[in-house]
Amino acid sequence: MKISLTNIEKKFGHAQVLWPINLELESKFITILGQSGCGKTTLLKILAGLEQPTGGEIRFDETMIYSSKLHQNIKPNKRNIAMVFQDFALWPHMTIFQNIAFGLKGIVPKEGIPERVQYVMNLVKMKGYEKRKPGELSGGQQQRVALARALATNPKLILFDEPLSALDAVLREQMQAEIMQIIDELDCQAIFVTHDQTEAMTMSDQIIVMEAGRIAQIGTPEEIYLAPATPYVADFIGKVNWFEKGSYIVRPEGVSRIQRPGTIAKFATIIKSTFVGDRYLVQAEVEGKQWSFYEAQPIEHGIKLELFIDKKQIYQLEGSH
Ligand SMILES: Nc1ncnc2c1ncn2[C@@H]1O[C@H](COP(=O)(O)OP(=O)(O)OP(=O)(O)O)[C@@H](O)[C@H]1O
Repeated sequence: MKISLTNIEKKFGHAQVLWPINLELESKFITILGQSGCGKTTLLKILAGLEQPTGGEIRFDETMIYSSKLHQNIKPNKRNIAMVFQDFALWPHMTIFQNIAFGLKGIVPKEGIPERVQYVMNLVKMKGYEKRKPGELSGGQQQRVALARALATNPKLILFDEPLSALDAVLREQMQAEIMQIIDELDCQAIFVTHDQTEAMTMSDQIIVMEAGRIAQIGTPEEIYLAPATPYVADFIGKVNWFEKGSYIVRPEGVSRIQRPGTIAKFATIIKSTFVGDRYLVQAEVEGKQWSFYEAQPIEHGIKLELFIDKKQIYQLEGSH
């Protein structure tokens, strides 16, 4: 789906929180990155219809979702969007099943609800917990249920507002990988707000960097990293926790995604990496099938990795130490 924003702006009283924003978004996994208070949440809420812009237009493909001129404003529940927040609230007195089923009334025929709940509980690896109450689950498990609940309505777009910031580092990485997998599997798009640069670099197809209510840059992680548009972006991205040995994930289009060692990536899992002479030799499993080798070469600003399978170069990426 193409999400188009034309001159979307927002004032709270006299405070201009978003300056006219123009964006066309088509990528599957988009992150919005920026310092606290730069307007990330406000932009998400505007997309979801929970906050009304002061002016501008929003279209999803050719459908006008919001237009200040035409007085068009499609209601949140008709936008086919779901939101996952950090401080999601599950109903404490309802079972997990009821928590998810609740939002499906009127969307899924009654007899189809158990099957849908099963499907999403499977996706988030929470099968078997349907009869429990939220209080019986850990924070991470509750977060999975919140994700399942969002997925259950079969949205075209899922908006994540710092959903992982309350989790500890290990759980956070695990959830990052799982969310990426789930979004890859489902026919939907995601916009993910974070102020964690590494998280944005790791997860996104496209990154929007915001600064004080404006778009500072939009691009792939590689573009933003290699060619920051402004000193602010350079400084902000410079804080990324770049790579540890064996921490590369490679995608066919050459976009680098970086994860910590041991993390399972969709495209390549680093099994072992050793430094031999001036090169890293990296053994990797690619797309669950083949044993392969990387050769990594130090270059001016970092490392260049090339992955060969049967002597044919299939993936390449560059990155910093
Ligand atoms: N309902 C509101 N009324 C008045 N001001 C608001 C309101 N909501 C947000 N703001 C202000 O708008 C600005 C942007 O807030 P927003 O929550 O969108 O930022 P953010 O980038 O998501 O920040 P954080 O990373 O801290 O969540 C802030 O200065 C905030 O104080």
